[in-house]
Amino acid sequence: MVTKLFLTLRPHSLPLYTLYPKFPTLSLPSFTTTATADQQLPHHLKLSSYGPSLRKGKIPSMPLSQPSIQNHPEEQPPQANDDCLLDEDKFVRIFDMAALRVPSKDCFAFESRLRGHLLNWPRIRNIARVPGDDIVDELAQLVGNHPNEEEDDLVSVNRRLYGKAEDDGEPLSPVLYREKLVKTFSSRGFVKFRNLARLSRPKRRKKKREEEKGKGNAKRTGRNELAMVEVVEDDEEQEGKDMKGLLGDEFVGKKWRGSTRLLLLDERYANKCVEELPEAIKAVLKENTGQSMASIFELVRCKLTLFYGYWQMNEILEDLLPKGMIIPSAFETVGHIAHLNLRDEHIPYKKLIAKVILDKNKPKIQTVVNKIDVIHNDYRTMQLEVLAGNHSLVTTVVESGLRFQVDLATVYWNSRLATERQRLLNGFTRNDVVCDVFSGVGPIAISAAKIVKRVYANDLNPYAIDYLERNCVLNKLERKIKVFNMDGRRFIIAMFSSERAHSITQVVMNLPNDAAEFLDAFRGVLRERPRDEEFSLPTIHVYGFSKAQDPEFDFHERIRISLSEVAVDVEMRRVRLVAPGKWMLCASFVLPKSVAFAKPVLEA
Ligand SMILES: C[S@@+](CC[C@H](N)C(=O)[O-])C[C@H]1O[C@@H](n2cnc3c(N)ncnc32)[C@H](O)[C@@H]1O
Repeated sequence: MVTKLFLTLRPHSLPLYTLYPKFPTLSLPSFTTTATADQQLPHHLKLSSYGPSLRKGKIPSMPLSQPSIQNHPEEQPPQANDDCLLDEDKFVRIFDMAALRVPSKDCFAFESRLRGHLLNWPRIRNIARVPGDDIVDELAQLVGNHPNEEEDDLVSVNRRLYGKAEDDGEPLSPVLYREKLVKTFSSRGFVKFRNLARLSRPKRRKKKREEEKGKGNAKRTGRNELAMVEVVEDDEEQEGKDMKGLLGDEFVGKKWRGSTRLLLLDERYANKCVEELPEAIKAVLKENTGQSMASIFELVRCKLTLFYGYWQMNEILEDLLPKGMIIPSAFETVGHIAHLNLRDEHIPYKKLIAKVILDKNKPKIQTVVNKIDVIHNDYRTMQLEVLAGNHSLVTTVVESGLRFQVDLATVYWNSRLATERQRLLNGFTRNDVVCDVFSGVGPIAISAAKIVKRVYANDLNPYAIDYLERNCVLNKLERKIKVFNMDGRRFIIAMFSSERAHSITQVVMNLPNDAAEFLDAFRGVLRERPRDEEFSLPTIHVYGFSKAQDPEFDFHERIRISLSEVAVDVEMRRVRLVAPGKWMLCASFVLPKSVAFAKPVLEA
C-alpha cells in the first residue's frame, strides 16, 4: 500500500493524510518471502546490526521446480567439491524499505538535504528507478503535472464529446470499454498510454536508453546483477491491472504523475507511516512544497532485493564456509591469474572458494589456481592446480610500465618482489653494466636495461630464456640485453674471463635459497690479469633466506664460507618476512680483490 503525502502551501502546518497508518503485509510477485535470515540470531545482534547483511533480510523461497533455500546456509553444511558448485540464488536477500517518491527534477536536491535519513548502503544508490517513473518532458509540459487537474480534464472532455463521463452511468460493456480506450487515446494520446508513446517514438539511441532505464533497477545486468528496487502495490491500487495485458506491465492505471524518482529511506523507517517519520524529513518536504504548488510526495513501500552480485567476496565466503573457519581472502595475482595458497582445511571447499574469487574479481581475474606443492625444483616453478576459470597459465604482467609474458606452468614469477626489484634498480645508473645471473623471464634484467648501458642476462631454464627473449622484444630492449642459457656458476666464470669483465659494474644473484653458494665462482676470476692493472671490481647483490636468531650474521657467515674470505663493508637488508621467523635478505658488497685474484676452485 502506498501512503500519500500531499503537501500544500501552508507554511507551518503539514497537511498530510495517510490512507493507512502502517504498511500492510504483502506478497511478492516473483518470490514469496518465507524465512528471515536473522531469525536464528541472538536478540542483541539483530538490534545492533546496521546495513546490508546476508544474515538480515528475507530469504526468498524458490518456485517449486527449484530446490528450497529457506534455511540459512549455516544450517546446511556447505557442499564440498562436487561439480554442483555455487548456488547463487542462496545469496538473494529481500529487504523491506520505505521510499519517498519525489519529482525527478528535484531528486538530487532532496538527496543532499535528506542524506542523513537515506539508506546510504554501500553500492546502492539512494535514488532508485522503477518502471514507468519517467515521461518525456514535452508531455509533462502539455498536461501539467497535477493529477487532480488531469482527472478533471479527462472528465470534462468526455462529457463534452459523449455527453457523459466514465462514472456517470452503467459500467461499460467490453466492446464499449475498448471503444472508450480508443477514444481516450485520441483525446489524451500518449499521456495516458506511455507504453505506446515509447513504441511510437523511434529515436533509436534514446529508445535504447529508455529501455535500460525502464528496467527500473539500481543495477541489473544478467548474472552480474547487484540489486533491484520494486514498489510494492496494494490490491486497491490494481484497478488498472486488467489493462496491463493490453498496455503493458508499466501501466499503473491511476493518475499520471510526471517523472518521479524514489529516495530510499534509512532502513529504520521501513515500516513507518508518515507521522512516524522524523520531523527533519517532514520539514524539508514542507519547505519544498512552499516553493512549488505542484510538488507531490508519496511515502511508498518497496522491497530492495540484493543478489549474489551485490555481496563482497568475504561476505559470501563467510556465509559459505563452516563456522569458525578462516576466510581465505588474500591471494596473489599474476596477470589474469589469482594464485591461492590454501590451507588444508580449505581443500574440501577449494572449488567453491575459487568460484567466488573468480566471480568477485572478474574481469581482471580469469583463472584461479592453487599451489599444490612447495617449490623444490631447480627452475623454481610451482605445481599449480586450476580450480576455476580458463586453464591458460600464460599471462602478461605489467610491472613499472614494462610488460612481461610468463607461463606459470614453466617459469618462475613473483609479483611480491616488485618493490625489492625497484629498490635495487634505483641504485643503478646509466654508466652501469649489469650481470643478472638468475634472470628468469627478465623482471630485473629488462627493467635495468631501461636505465643502464648494457645487461647480460642468464637463466638455466630454457623456457625462462624463451620468455626472456620475447619480453626483450616486447619492451623494445633487445639491443641492450644479451641473453645466456647456462648454469649460473659457469656464467659468472665465462663473463669475467672474457673481455666484458672490465665493463661489468653490478652483479645480481637472485636465487634466494642458495645464491650465496654460487659466490665461490668468483674466486680467481681475474687471476689471469696483472694485479696492478686499473680495474674497478663489481658490486654483488646476493639474495638469501635465514631462519636464524640473527639472520644478518647467519647470512654473512654463509657468504664468508662460499667466498672463503670475509667480505668487508657488506650492506645487509631484510627484504621481507616470507614465513614466521624466516627472512629474505639481500647482501650488497664490492667483490673483494683478494677473492677475484685468488686460486680458482673451478675452471670455465
Ligand atoms: C627465484 S628465480 C628469480 C628470477 C628473477 N630474478 C625474478 O626475480 O623473477 C631464480 C631463477 O634462477 C634460475 N636458476 C635456477 N638454478 C639455476 C642455475 N643453476 N643457474 C642459472 N639459473 C638458475 C631459475 O630457473 C629461476 O628462473
